[in-house]
Parts: sequence; C-alpha cells; structure tokens
Amino acid sequence: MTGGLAVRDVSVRLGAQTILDAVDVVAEPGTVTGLIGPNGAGKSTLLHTILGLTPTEGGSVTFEGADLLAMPRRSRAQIAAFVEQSASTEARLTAHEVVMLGRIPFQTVWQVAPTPQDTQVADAALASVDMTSFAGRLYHTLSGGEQQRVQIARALAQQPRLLLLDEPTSHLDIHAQLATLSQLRLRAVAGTTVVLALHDLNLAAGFCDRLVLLHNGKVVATGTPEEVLTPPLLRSVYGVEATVLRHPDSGRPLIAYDLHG
Ligand SMILES: Nc1ncnc2c1ncn2[C@@H]1O[C@H](COP(=O)(O)OP(=O)(O)OP(=O)(O)O)[C@@H](O)[C@H]1O
Repeated sequence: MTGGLAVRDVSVRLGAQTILDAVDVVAEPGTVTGLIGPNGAGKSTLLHTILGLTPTEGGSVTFEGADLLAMPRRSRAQIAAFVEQSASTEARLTAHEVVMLGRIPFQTVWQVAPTPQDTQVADAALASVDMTSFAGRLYHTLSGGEQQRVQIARALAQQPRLLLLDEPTSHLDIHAQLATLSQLRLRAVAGTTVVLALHDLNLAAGFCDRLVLLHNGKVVATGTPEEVLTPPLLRSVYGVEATVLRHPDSGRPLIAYDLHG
C-alpha cells in the first residue's frame, strides 16, 4: 500500500488499438517520477488516464488510498494538478489571471472575488517560475516558453498533493529547464508526489528519483535512473547506441549517445 499514487493493471484501448497494456506505476510522496519512452509510447495517455480524462478497461488509480477515477472532478482538482503538453486559451486573460485559474477548485460558487490568500498563492507561484514581471501581460502574447512557465505556475497555485506534468520543459531554454526541474524537486521535497513525462533522458536521470520506461503501451522497466538507463534498454526501446557515464558531481547516469549510430 502506497501513500502516494498507485496505478494498477490499467489498460486503455481506442478502437482496435491497445494504447496502454496492464500498466502498473507507483509514485511515492516526496519523490519525482519520470515517465520516459519513445513517441507514441503512451506517456500522455497514462497521465490523462490518471486524471480520469481517458476511460480505462479495468484496473485502478488511487492516491493516498482514495479512488481517483471515482472522485468528483472538483475533489480530484483539490488533490491533483496537471500541466498539459501545450495549453492555449481563447479567452483574453493575463498571465496572472491564468495562474488564478489554479485557485478555482478551492473557491465557493458564491465567492465574487479571489481571497487575499488566493492572490498571495498565485503571486508566489508566478515568482517561483520567474514570471512576476509578466503578470499583467496577455497570455496569448507570451512566447511558447513563457506560456509553459505560466501553466506550471497555474498548477503550482493549485497547491496539489499530486502534480502531473506532460513534457513541462519542451519549450524552455536550458536555464529555464534546470530552474523548472529544480522547482519541481523542491515541491517534491515538501511532500508533493510529482510525476512528469520527459524526453530528455539526461534531465530525467538528473532530476528523477525513479523512472518508468514505456514502450508500445507497456511498462518495460521501472526503477532508479541507474537501473533503467542501461545501454541494452536504450538500444531495444529507442534503437540508439549509447555509453552510460557518471555525472562528475551527482554520480547519476549521464548518457553519451553514439552520434554515428
Ligand atoms: N484519440 C486517439 N485516437 C487514436 N489513437 C490515439 C489517440 N490518442 C492517442 N493515440 C495513440 O496512442 C499512442 C500513445 O499516444 P501518447 O500521446 O500517449 O504517446 P506519448 O508517449 O505521449 O508520445 P509523445 O512522446 O509523442 O508525446 C500513439 O500511438 C497515439 O497515436
């Protein structure tokens, strides 16, 4: 029994295609779990499934023992926040207003304005992704990387116990990637269960406590970065040749790809 997230024997089928096949994932509070795997492996589908956005065929998804899939949306939103791969909005909202959307699950229907605490939490979330100076800017005028940081701030403003992110660094420069992943690690240390899909295996090795390697909808390896990022697995799943070195400071795996492979 885990105190965090437990995905047990979850399968997803779309038409004749099996997208997820008897997937098991456990993520403990206070840890960062990386979902890795090639394009089309099922990472986004797994994140959507955990949030009840994609119907499953059997299996269960629990958080702290509670059935996440059976929960009303509002209750689930008080527990879990999600950063999508790319999020756009039709509404002409400022960056600060987008972040304030993260407070909605905690507001009552008769509440006419955000509380000072809501505003304080949103301000802190924007500051944590270094976007305070963009607070008044219309969201749709922001660059892709700036929008991505605002979406992360929205999720942080939700103060989730379970934080799910789908490639949250895909639009970010290297400084912002490192800063964002450090911020997520801090949230994990504070007790949040963090699960994120990542393509950059060196960042996954550097920031994740555990990795789940998906291939063709199946979990093919799970464990520490050292256990999962092995040359034979990289070859069989990604079709790449690589040498796995050690980071000189952290001792974590550092993948040197064979550029001629
Ligand atoms: N609505 C859909 N209808 C049909 N197939 C779908 C649908 N949504 C996803 N799929 C398929 O399910 C598989 C898994 O997709 P998913 O987006 O979960 O992969 P992923 O690991 O997140 O990939 P990527 O790294 O490219 O984002 C893919 O083969 C995809 O084409």
